[in-house]
Amino acid sequence: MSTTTAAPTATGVTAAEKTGARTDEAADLIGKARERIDALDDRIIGLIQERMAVSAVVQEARLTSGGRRVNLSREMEVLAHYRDALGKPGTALAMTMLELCRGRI
Ligand SMILES: C=C(O[C@@H]1C=C(C(=O)O)C=C[C@H]1O)C(=O)O
Repeated sequence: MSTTTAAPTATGVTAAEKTGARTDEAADLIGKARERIDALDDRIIGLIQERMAVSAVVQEARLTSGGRRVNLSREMEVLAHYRDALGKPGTALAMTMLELCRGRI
């Protein structure tokens, strides 16, 4: 196991400080994995924005037809879908996503 060199990066921060790792190997692995995480987060944010746009189309159509913005029975299905896939935290995630898509109720 090698230890990290203390040489700061271009930003003046050492790899150990940036990643919390104690070896160069671990700092390198963490740096690469974080790049993948950042790319995944960009995709997830893009998908959420796409979902918000599709949800807005549904809500507008329902409002224009004389209905209400919110449909609670459908929201229960969405919540159950996330809970089944991700467990209890999935429900909280879905509730946040529904708030993003239709605002607070
Ligand atoms: C998009 C709809 O409208 C609203 C938004 C929902 C959503 O973003 O998933 C779900 C139910 C409704 O409160 C829908 O009814 O499908």
